[in-house]
Amino acid sequence: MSDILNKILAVKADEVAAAKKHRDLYSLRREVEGDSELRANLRGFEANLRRHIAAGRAGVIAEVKKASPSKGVLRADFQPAAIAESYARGGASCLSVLTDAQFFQGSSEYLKQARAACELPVIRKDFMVDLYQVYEARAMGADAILLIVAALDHGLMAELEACAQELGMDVLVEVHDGDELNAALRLKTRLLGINNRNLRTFEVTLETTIGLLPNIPAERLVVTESGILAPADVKRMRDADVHAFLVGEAFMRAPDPGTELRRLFD
Ligand SMILES: O=C(O)c1ccccc1NCC(=O)[C@H](O)[C@H](O)COP(=O)(O)O
Repeated sequence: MSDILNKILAVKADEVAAAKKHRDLYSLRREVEGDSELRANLRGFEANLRRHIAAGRAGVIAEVKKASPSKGVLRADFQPAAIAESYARGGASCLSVLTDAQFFQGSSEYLKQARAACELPVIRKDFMVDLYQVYEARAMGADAILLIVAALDHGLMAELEACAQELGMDVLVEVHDGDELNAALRLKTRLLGINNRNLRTFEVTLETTIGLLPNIPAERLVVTESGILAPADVKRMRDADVHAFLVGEAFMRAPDPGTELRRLFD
């Protein structure tokens, strides 16, 4: 798809190859599958989103993101634990933590710190290209992973989904257009992210979500991603029957992210 996505995916392939030299898949897998406490600690990512929505609220996945390729550094004073506490106070349903270092200045340590600071379920936000990263996600405590249709062929995507679900994690599958939507609907997961950001041009338009809605079966839970900046954006989506949101920039630029969450969603 985009240049930036291809660049990111090439780096991911290198990172996974390097990680496997340090520790092989078999050893990582044994640790994850043998750790009964890890499994008992799963927090239910999709369940928490649905619980909030069933109560008439928006389901908000609040992102912990220091920087991005399109916007550069969003938050210079970046303290994942304090941000997570603020999001929990502000009424978030779940957290999304960027673990990619090179393009988003993220880290697996940030995920651990954010998750330890609150009781919210957490998605590992990264670019998954290998089974190894799914086990890594669980080992660092993630309750869910992201699969980007534009980054994966169907066979691999289904394999990563099955692995995540066997480990007890939820899967958010992300699409940008109708073809990707058709591919996503072949998966089992009911969590369907529509990214309003065009990864080729970085242009953001909420029309992307609105335009795909007529083709989505009712049992799928649509999460609108990117470009939610104001209460009017939230209203527009809720009027269109979209009640789950993934928001990063608007919160990361605010002095207190949880207060900004309340301002956008209350
Ligand atoms: O944000 C980017 O620049 C970006 C570039 C390439 C691939 C993915 C990218 N963003 C990931 C996201 O999906 C957003 O972090 C997420 O949807 C939140 O968006 P926003 O509220 O606009 O920060």
